[in-house]
Amino acid sequence: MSNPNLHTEKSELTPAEKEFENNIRPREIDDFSGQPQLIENLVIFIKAAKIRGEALDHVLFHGPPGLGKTTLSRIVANELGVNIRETSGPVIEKPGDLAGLLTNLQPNDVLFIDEIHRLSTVVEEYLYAAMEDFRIDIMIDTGPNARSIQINLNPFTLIGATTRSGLLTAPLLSRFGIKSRLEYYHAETLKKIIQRSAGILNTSISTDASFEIARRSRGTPRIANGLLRRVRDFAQVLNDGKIDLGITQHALHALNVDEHGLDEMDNRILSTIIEKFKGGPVGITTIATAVGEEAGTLEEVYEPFLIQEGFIQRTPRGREVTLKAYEHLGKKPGNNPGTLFS
Ligand SMILES: Nc1ncnc2c1ncn2[C@@H]1O[C@H](COP(=O)(O)OP(=O)(O)OP(=O)(O)O)[C@@H](O)[C@H]1O
Ligand SMILES: [Mg+2]
Repeated sequence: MSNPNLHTEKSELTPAEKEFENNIRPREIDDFSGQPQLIENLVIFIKAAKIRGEALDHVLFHGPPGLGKTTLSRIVANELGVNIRETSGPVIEKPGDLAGLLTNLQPNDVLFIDEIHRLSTVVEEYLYAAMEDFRIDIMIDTGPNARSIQINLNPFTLIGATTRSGLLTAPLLSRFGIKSRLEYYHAETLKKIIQRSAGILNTSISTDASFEIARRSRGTPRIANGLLRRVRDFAQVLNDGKIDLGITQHALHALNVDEHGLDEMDNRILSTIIEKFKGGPVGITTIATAVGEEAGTLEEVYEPFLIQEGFIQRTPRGREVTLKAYEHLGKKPGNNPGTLFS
């Protein structure tokens, strides 16, 4: 039903996939497709900061994996014309690690903290003063001579990225002047992204083929680019390198890519609600336990797409699958499990 080899999460990417991802990553704002509202606002904020010669306000990008948070963070630094230092929540173990990063920033530079929901509490609290007043306290010496001194930092922009904004504390959230949520992409936009990537890969792809990949990519550029790469392999071996609709359909079928672009977990969630809970309504924590995933991850990473595509609906008593979900899994609504088409 779904292809276990197609990775949604960046932590599961192979080194070759990471390199590919970096190669086709847009570096200029004009090459970044979609998210029009977000981009329109960002452009204004960036211009204003540049006119004033100040650091851009701290920015939080949140939303499901593979939608462009890291890409956008680099674009923002690029547009501001400043350096970007990249790190991630779990890597900053102690306040000292953070102090090292902060004291090395040039005026108005960007510090990018990926997976910012995974910062430890002490580091997070240490970050507050840095974000608010551009200063930090550093402990020097140990034992009886230990004392803390205050250091002024250059003004900087913190860009935080997270798939789990629900895990951020209120004090941290309140220190971001700009909070932007990335949304799933429309197939038309993904089509453009695929065509741009194909251009970089020097591969010819027909319009209908790029749309076919786009509509089966779970609204996610990372998945779209990953599928393009695999389809290109089929085209190379079986079709002189040309990606047309025929070879695309053949490849997507061979790769076991779901007709609606749902991944393995999406399908597990739907079949669990149908088979174990008679189609719902059932509470999110109950579903989470049944599929072996955290409730928060279901809510922030999986469910939004299933709701947007009309496979699940939220009711006051919990989540319910729709007729579309039954049809998708070839099952019949009602108490007796069976197939629709038998
Ligand atoms: N709007 C876009 N236009 C073109 N390509 C995009 C866009 N958004 C993302 N991509 C491509 O998708 C890939 C994944 O994007 P990115 O790494 O920025 O996602 P992310 O939101 O940071 O994911 P994660 O939550 O896993 O860190 C990149 O290789 C990038 O090229
Ligand atoms: Mg990222």
